[in-house]
Amino acid sequence: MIDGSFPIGARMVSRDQGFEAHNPTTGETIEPRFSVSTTEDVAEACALAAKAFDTFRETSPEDRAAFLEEVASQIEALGDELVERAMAESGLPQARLTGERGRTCGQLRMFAAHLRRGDWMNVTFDTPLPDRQPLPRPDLRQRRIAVGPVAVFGASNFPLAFSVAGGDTASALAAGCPVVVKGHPAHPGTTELVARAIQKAVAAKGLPEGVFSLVQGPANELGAALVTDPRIKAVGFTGSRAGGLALVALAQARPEPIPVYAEMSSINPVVLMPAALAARGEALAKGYAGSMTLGAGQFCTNPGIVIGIAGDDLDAFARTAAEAVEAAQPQVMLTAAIQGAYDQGVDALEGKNGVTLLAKGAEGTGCTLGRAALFRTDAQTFLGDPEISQEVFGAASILIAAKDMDEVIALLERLEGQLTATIQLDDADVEAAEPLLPVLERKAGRILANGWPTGVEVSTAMVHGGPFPATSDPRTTSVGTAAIERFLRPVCYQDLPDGLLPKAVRSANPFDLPRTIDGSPEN
Ligand SMILES: NC(=O)C1=CN([C@@H]2O[C@H](COP(=O)(O)OP(=O)(O)OC[C@H]3O[C@@H](n4cnc5c(N)ncnc54)[C@H](OP(=O)(O)O)[C@@H]3O)[C@@H](O)[C@H]2O)C=CC1
Ligand SMILES: O=C(O)CCC(=O)C(=O)O
Repeated sequence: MIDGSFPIGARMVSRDQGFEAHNPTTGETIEPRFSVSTTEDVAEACALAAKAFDTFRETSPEDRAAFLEEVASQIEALGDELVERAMAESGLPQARLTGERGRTCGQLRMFAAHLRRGDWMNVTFDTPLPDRQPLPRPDLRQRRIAVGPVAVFGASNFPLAFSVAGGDTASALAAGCPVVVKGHPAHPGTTELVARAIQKAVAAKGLPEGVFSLVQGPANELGAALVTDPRIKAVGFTGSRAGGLALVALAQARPEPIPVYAEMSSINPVVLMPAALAARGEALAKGYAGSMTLGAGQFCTNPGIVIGIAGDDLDAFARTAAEAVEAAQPQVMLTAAIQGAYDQGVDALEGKNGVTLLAKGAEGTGCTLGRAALFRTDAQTFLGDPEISQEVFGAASILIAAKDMDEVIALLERLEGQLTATIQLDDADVEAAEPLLPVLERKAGRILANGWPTGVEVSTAMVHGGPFPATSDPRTTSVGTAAIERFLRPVCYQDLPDGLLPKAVRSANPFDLPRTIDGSPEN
């Protein structure tokens, strides 16, 4: 049941001031009105999180794994109501949201399995050498502990997998960090349902109430209060470049600066190598149109630019892609503001000298509809106008004609940091593609061959990150098991008596963790 309240620890809190959810498909408001959390609510959530921290971080890996599994089960127990509410609030279709729920629960269970494996704790012993000359070596034991309470900002474009119980929350809880979520105001009912599920899981597992709280509201002050609360020690965010940078600035200006892991902006270049373009240009063009229009283009992995060598093959590719884009039906976008920003971005590209509109998707008569748009330009125009390379969030993309591979490399060199970079190539292209690799490695977190960047695998080897502005910290990922590392820090224990040591680094190894002893794996 959704009643517009929000959980602060074990309580559901209601406030007089309210805001509404809107159905982007119909433009109507959706019941009920939602309470706007106050800055006092933020402070209480953070105080409870700080109080819970020492107990929660010292739970065994097994207990935290069971808790994450309980969260997944509680989300599944919400049944159809969750998917129906998310559809109404986001305009995303049922199949997408059912899949996203599966991805969310699968992600929680993946972290449970990761916790049980134990290597994430990096337990490392340097055994004492009392007789070493000229100085003895002490007994040194390292493990990684949780950094502290974490603030998570739900994303508009993934109401489940990058929101209340998404990757940031799952990885922070796995690390042993209590979490305070700021829900995205575009889907407050979905947010409340998932928050209630986590609150239930906390109670079912007998954990301290401050392990999870949620604040809701449409105003920047709430997020600012959360990021600047001294009890918060790290931040996870997916959203706009302006929003992410605002949070980074707030976090850096604190008396105690903290890390912000913001995933922000990416145009995901795709390079069409000559042999692949000649051999299968039509299939590539159709794949490209499918990837750029998927989910109204509302993916940070959306292919925003495609680069090929000018000539007949690229012209044929452009014609097929344009036909596919023209046939694309308009799709409901997440919010009127996001659609407005998209239309503005498309208008700006249409007004650029040297940029040609190749195709627009079909027109529609509904609310909040986004029409796909495909543009073409040449390398010199692109290189001369940095504005053309700004992300237009939605189903817009630019085909760039380069005169040769040197110009392709010049284009790639000019790009900002990216989440992904893709090469479409056949065997005959491998040698010519070799010089691209070092450039792409410097630019992107994930390099793909013969695929499309939308749709991120949630796994151990995944990197969903990259140099600025793709993220605010290129050293890590927000998807996959490595995401836990954002919320851990190493501690070394020197000569502590066994009885005083935390269980994880006691000699008897009560959690049965994998350990490195004097530089070698124990078993
Ligand atoms: N690259 C990507 O992955 C994505 C990019 N976008 C881009 O972002 C645009 C807006 O979409 P949206 O998803 O709402 O992203 P925003 O970055 O605007 O908002 C995301 C969250 O951050 C909060 N926030 C934003 N700015 C601040 C601030 N200065 N201080 C404190 N909190 C802040 C918002 O709170 P509140 O709204 O309550 O103020 C919201 O909860 C889109 O049009 C698109 O261009 C969106 C989604 C994903
Ligand atoms: O493509 C995906 O699966 C993830 C995309 C993403 O992280 C985003 O759009 O914010």
